[in-house]
Amino acid sequence: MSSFIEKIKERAKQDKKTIVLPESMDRRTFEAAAQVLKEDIANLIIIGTEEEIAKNSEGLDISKAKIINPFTYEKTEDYLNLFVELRKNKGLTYEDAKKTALGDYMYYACLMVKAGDADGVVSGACHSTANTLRPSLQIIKTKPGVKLVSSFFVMVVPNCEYGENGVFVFADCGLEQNPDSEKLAAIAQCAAESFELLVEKEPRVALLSHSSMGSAKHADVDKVVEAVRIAKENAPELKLDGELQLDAAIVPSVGASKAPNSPVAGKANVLVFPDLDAGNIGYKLVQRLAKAEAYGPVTQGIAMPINDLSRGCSAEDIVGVVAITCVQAQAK
Ligand SMILES: CC(C)(COP(=O)(O)OP(=O)(O)OC[C@H]1O[C@@H](n2cnc3c(N)ncnc32)[C@H](O)[C@@H]1OP(=O)(O)O)[C@@H](O)C(=O)NCCC(=O)NCCS
Ligand SMILES: CC(=O)OP(=O)(O)O
Repeated sequence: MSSFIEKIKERAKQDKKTIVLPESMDRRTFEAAAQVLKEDIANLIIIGTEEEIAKNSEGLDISKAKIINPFTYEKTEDYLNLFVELRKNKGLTYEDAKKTALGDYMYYACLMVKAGDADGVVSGACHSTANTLRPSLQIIKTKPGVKLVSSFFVMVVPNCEYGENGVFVFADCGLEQNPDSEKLAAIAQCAAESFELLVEKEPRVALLSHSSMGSAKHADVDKVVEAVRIAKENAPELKLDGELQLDAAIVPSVGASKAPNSPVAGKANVLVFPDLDAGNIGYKLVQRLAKAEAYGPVTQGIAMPINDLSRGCSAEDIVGVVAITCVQAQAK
């Protein structure tokens, strides 16, 4: 376990938050829950029926978790009414709300957070990102002043001198499929804030491309160049630059040769990918080939922390994302 995640766990313990785990159909949820409770990182609510809980938690101590059966819980009616109220402009009926929230615990979990009964949600070990994040986009929405929810991974690369001693934020690797320049600029600014909150160091943001400072010509490059312009205009105080190839962004000698005047080249610790193909493939390459810890997709720009996981995650990854969710909730 890296010192990054140990520090995050310590921060989570200082002001304990309540996190909902809706995936009672997956054994890893309970393995993670037992660990979170043993280490006293967070208060946990697990959503599920008695059968689901019993089947998947056998042999694990989750006695300190609050178990909520949505079919019998006394507040379910309030949550359903809240759902109807929030989505009335979309024509959501009570019957549809009931079917949706009881048929998909992610909706139920988001409603609990929206109602103020929990501080965050972690899910996605056995649900796709689209199905995990759609309920949060519909119910929790963006935080004030932010137009876009996006996502990032905290990557902790072992034996790595690049980034912040091997710690990076990679964005967006989970949500926005083909961001235009304006969205890319927003992702970069949010990623810088996420880095500052979680890593507690100054972010140095590189907007990645297959080109460094004009070395290639293509509309895809132009998109990144324009994103850099917008981000610099919106946040002139940020250390942010591009367009940069990955080696120019993180390797000091290559940065000095390909982008000699850049304040970020060779030193970037926040990597912003031009689209979701690059971001998702990029994080999985680093996770699997460099054996990096990969925590996410963590959301940014959302009003309350509702975070996703890869279906390839381990129970330990879930524990890490729960701790990160607590630290985000402390900052709300
Ligand atoms: C997350 C995702 C499902 C949302 O798109 P969608 O299902 O088509 O959702 P919609 O466009 O119908 O939007 C649903 C709601 O979310 C909102 N929304 C969608 N994307 C948003 C964003 N990035 N930020 C803020 N709100 C957003 C919409 O405005 C809409 O709100 P409304 O229903 O209140 O009007 C989609 O972006 C997606 O599939 N992303 C890729 C996920 C993925 O497969 N990742 C790879 C593995 S990690
Ligand atoms: C983040 C991600 O790629 O999720 P999954 O592996 O579940 O598709």
